[in-house]
Amino acid sequence: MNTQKIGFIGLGLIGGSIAKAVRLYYPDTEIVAFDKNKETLALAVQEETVDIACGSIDINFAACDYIFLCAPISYNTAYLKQLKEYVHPGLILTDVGSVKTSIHNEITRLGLEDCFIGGHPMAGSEKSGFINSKPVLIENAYYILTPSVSVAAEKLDKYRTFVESLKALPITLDYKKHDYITGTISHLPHIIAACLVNFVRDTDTEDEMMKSLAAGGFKDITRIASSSPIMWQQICLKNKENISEILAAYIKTLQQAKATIDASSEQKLYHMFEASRDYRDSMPASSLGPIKKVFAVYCDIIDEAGGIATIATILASNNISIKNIGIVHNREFEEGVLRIEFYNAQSSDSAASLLEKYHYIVYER
Ligand SMILES: NC(=O)c1ccc[n+]([C@@H]2O[C@H](COP(=O)([O-])OP(=O)(O)OC[C@H]3O[C@@H](n4cnc5c(N)ncnc54)[C@H](O)[C@@H]3O)[C@@H](O)[C@H]2O)c1
Ligand SMILES: O=C(O)C(=O)C[C@]1(C(=O)O)C=C[C@@H](O)C=C1
Repeated sequence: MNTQKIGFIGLGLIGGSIAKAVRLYYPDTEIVAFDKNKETLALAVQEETVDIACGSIDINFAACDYIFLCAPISYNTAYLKQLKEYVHPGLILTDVGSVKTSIHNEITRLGLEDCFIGGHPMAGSEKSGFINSKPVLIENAYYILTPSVSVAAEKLDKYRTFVESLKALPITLDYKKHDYITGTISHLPHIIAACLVNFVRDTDTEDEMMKSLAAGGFKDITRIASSSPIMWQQICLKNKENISEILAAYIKTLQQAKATIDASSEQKLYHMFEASRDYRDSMPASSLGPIKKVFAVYCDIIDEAGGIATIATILASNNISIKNIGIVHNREFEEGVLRIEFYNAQSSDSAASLLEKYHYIVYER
């Protein structure tokens, strides 16, 4: 593809990851970026992800092939007016916001439908900022596209092809349907996680035993409670109607669960957990689906200084990138093992063979 120039407004976790993927797959692309954080821009230029760092939305955004709005949702919408003067017939204007109706409404108000295709990579992290961005973040993740009604079919095809070339999986949805679906599978879980963590904080014993003893189950379901407060504040404000309805229906489900427990209804209790297990297990296990597979190996490590560094060096010198590394203790590995997480199955398999070659005991899970 002959992409010449791409603009980014907001260069955090998502903007930074897309910019890095563009740099990886299209090294000659001219990348222009504006972020309110000057240190972010300086780092992005220093790392050669960005060619031109802008102090505002200025003339550097003229003649872009794509402009990606990647700031918190309400800023993306607010910047559209300023961007209008840099719109030209060939431009694909897009965003990465987690809610789509508000930006589509503003696009219609400003008469920008011909160039706007909303975007939303279904990938992310509880960590934010350019510092945590990586080109592989969107790899194998669904990338939802919500085209405006009057956008040309060729533009949508071009954008789909571009998303595919960045190794993500484009899928087209109506923007209202998008907000209803993400309200349930993304926004509701974040609200539940935040409320659950706050509930533990508020009801903990004086000696904070809940905080100390919280184990795998609690940590699995609350990882996302560490996400960016500004991002989630804005999502709740912008998808208010859907979230409110979904929460009301979910509260009913919780009340039913309470009634089943209060009634000591053995059969209903069994069915509740059986049904959830069966449905959860039927969800795609590979990363080609809404739930990303974790690629990890577990390895016995000699209890001596430098043990982890030795393993990290073996992997790095064989070009295997580590996503996460740490000692875990659980019922299966009471003594503790080193858990190493990778970005994909290939790295995980290569690492397992390599470590075995170096006589480490490796467990694949
Ligand atoms: N984090 C996720 O999991 C995730 C996933 C998909 C989509 N999104 C969407 O992506 C967007 C960005 O989220 P993120 O996770 O990258 O957040 P982030 O906090 O990592 O990055 C946001 C960036 O925008 C910059 N910024 C903030 N206000 C600005 C302003 N007024 N003008 C210019 N720059 C500004 C910040 O300095 C930061 O670099 C949001 O709209 C969010 O809904 C997030
Ligand atoms: O993996 C995570 O940490 C995320 O929360 C990612 C996640 C989600 O799945 O809810 C968060 C918000 C987005 O708009 C898209 C993806």
